[in-house]
Parts: sequence; C-alpha cells; structure tokens
Amino acid sequence: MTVSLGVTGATGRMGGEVLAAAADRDDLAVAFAVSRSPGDEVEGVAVEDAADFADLLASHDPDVVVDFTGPGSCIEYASACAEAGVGFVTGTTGLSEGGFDALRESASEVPVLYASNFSRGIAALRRAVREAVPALDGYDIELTETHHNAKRDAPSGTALTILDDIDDVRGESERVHGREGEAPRSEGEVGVHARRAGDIAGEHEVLLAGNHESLSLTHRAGSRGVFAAGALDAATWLADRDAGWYDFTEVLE
Ligand SMILES: NC(=O)C1=CN([C@@H]2O[C@H](COP(=O)(O)OP(=O)(O)OC[C@H]3O[C@@H](n4cnc5c(N)ncnc54)[C@H](OP(=O)(O)O)[C@@H]3O)[C@@H](O)[C@H]2O)C=CC1
Ligand SMILES: O=C(O)C1=N[C@H](C(=O)O)C[C@H](O)C1
Repeated sequence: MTVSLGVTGATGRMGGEVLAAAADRDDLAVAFAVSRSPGDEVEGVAVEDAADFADLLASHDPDVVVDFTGPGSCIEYASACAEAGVGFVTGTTGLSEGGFDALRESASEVPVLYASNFSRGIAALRRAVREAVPALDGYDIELTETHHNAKRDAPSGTALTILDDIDDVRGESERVHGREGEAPRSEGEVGVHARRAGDIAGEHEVLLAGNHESLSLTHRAGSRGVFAAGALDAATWLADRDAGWYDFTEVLE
C-alpha cells in the first residue's frame, strides 16, 4: 500500500525535510503540500495555499497529514483533518495545555500521533533516563537543551517530555529555569537550561550527579533528516489505525 500524504508548513525547515525524505521513499507519496506563502516548488512539489487546506483535503483525500508548523496552526490543521476523516501526525512543539486538549479532541474523530521528537535516539535516551533516575536516588538532575538560533519555543518540546518522564519516575519536582544571583540549589529541584546558537539541529543532555560521581546522557541530532524520517515512519504506521491518540514509542515497538 502506498500511503498518501498532505504536508503543512512546506516552506519551513522541517516541511522541506519531510518533502525531501518523502521523495526518497516508495511506500508513500505526497498528494499535496501547503504554505501560507504558496507559489514556489519545494523538493519538486508544488506548494499550494494553506487557506485552501480544507478543499485540498476534500479533493486529494490523503491518508495522513504531516505537520511541523506552529502551535496555533497545528490545532487548526488537526481540526480540519478531524472534519475530513484524515489522520494527523504532528511534531509541532510549544503547544499550551489548551492546545493539547484541542488536539486530543481531534483524536476522538481520527488517528492523531504527537511526538515532541521523532528520533530513535531520543526514544532510547528517554528509556535510559527512566531507568537511571530511580537507580541514582537523590542525585541532582540538570537538563540542558541546545538548538539553532531561530527556534521559537523554550524549553524545547523534547526537554518538557523528558521532564515529565523524570516526574513520572520520582514524583513531581520543582523546575528551575537558569540561575542568577543568590540562587543555591535546593534538594530535588531539576535545573533546566536552554541554549540557542547557529544551526544546531537539536541536542539534549541529562546530567545526574551525586555520591562523588556523575552520569551524563546526551543525544545529538546530526541533521533534521532524522526527525523527518521518524515522522514518515509514524505516518505510514498511522495510516490504517482507528481514531485515537498515539505515541511515537508505539511506532517503534
Ligand atoms: N518533533 C520533532 O521531531 C521536531 C519538531 N520540530 C518542531 O516543528 C515546528 C516547526 O519547526 P521548523 O520547521 O524549524 O520551523 P520553521 O519556522 O522553519 O517552519 C514552520 C513553518 O510552519 C508554518 N507556520 C508557522 N506558523 C504558522 C501559522 N500561524 N499558520 C500557518 N502556518 C504556520 C510556516 O510555513 P508556511 O509559511 O509555509 O505555511 C513556517 O515556515 C516547531 O514547533 C519545532 O519545534 C522541529 C524539528 C523536529
Ligand atoms: O525546533 C527544533 O528544531 C526542534 N524541536 C523539537 C523540540 O522542541 O524538542 C525537536 C528537536 O529537538 C528539534
């Protein structure tokens, strides 16, 4: 079966990566791509007007839409997919709690898969963190993420997911975002640090320190292609699922 895709944010960094990765695969085909600034071709695909998204869904009837855009547009695209009966894969980060609620509403109509990070390395890092934190009870934890200088949200969606993993395995902790002035560390807090520089695709480090030792778990994405490949794997996996809320870890099982 060839999975038919709609792609949003076609002129964005990730939109372009998704179109490039899709061109190299024979298990899926791009039915259409949209942008708020249509007209140009990206990776040989004509970019259509995002204002026509609902009409494009109706005329092309894709299996899945892949979305890497912004929090507001992600919700709007998901809701249009829910109306049209089209599955939705999104890696858009920076969603508010209300945004996630809205996305989950769409999941009552169609299959929706959200992942703050589509790399296999981050999936493995998350498993390692969930094992290391209880094994190193009482150790201080500091999380540092580094991204390119055009990233809008901080901390990254991946950092927030890892923080939730830490809370899951050892209970809710205070999150201290950077430190300045008189700012001694309190027991149990998790320090969170966001760096923005150059064109770094994405790095996450979880540092655990105590008992005269430290453990550092670090993931570095070498390029955005790794995220695009994971999102396309998720799209082919999601194509024949029932309505519901799905996670990237299920794709990797
Ligand atoms: N989960 C993961 O693995 C990854 C997630 N991301 C996330 O993906 C998202 C996009 O990242 P990136 O590609 O670097 O960002 P870019 O800014 O390069 O691209 C985002 C594109 O989304 C579209 N867009 C943005 N805001 C709106 C809006 N309000 N309405 C409609 N379209 C909008 C624009 O495309 P156009 O004008 O063409 O419509 C824009 O070019 C971010 O949230 C980022 O954190 C990034 C990498 C990996
Ligand atoms: O904006 C990015 O670039 C990335 N965003 C995601 C995030 O917020 O975690 C994933 C990846 O690290 C790249």
